[in-house]
Amino acid sequence: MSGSKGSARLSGALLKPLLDSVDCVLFDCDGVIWRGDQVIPGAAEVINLLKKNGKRVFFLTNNSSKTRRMYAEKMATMGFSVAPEEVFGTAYCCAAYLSTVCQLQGSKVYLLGSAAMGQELEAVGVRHTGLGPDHITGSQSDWANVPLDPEVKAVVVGFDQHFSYMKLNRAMQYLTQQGCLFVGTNRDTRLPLEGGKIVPGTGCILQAVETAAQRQAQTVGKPNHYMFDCVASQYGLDRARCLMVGDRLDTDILLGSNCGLKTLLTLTGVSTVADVEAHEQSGCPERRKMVPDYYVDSVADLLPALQG
Ligand SMILES: C[C@H](OP(=O)(O)O)C(=O)O
Ligand SMILES: [Mg+2]
Repeated sequence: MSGSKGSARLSGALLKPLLDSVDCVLFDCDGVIWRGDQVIPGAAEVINLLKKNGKRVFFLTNNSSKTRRMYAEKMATMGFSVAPEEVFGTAYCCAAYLSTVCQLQGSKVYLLGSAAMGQELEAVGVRHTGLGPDHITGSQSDWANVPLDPEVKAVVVGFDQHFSYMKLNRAMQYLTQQGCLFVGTNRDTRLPLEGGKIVPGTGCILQAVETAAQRQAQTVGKPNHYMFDCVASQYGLDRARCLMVGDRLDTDILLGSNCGLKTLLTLTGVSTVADVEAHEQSGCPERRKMVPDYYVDSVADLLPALQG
């Protein structure tokens, strides 16, 4: 798999030149530094040593279930201290996008998502409705005539553990309203958990709403460059000296390609070496953008290059 156009498997000392060539490392979370609540062995040591070696470290997760502060608290329990401002999750980035790009400060949105998304929206002055369980009631004609809040200017879709037919229906009814915006956090179809387990990801919920509404959402998460732009604009990063470390080719590695970053795939999450080879041999320019510069079995493979 090596070669000028191919992805190279790196290990041990070979990773040192790569790390020496960057000032900043951007880590994906699910499938790279943890799976669910189980930290990937070596992840905390790698992150602490990178910082000790003067590298800037940020976290870019498509997961919308936690606020920046909640993520910083989770990371502290795993042995690495991170400031909330170093974490860019889609709950925070989606709120930033709605308030600045969509200019919805003071406005209200219909939120299919988590309490964390609600907190990040409130933090930037965007009001919301729809959080929590929403069980079916009435008949089909009642569903088609659900009362809609006239103040709602957008439908926002993230991971919602209370997703239901009634929520799908309400979102659809709002999205048939003239001028109603449609924003999603991310399109990840699977969430990697402990012990190699997986559960349906936000992408499944978003695709259901898009199918019902017959509209495409604007997504904020990776591979959309908006998340990187959030970090770069706040910290003045040189994209040529940034390394994106991720487990998904169609989100993390594609974000890196889209933004001109160096890319490193870890094989502890969703994508596999076979996936890389398929894209590499596809001859399709779009698929080739999902071929990482390098790959390792796990983030722990970076340790020897940092302990020198
Ligand atoms: C899997 C993804 O999280 P990430 O891998 O971007 O941390 C998500 O939660 O949809
Ligand atoms: Mg991931």
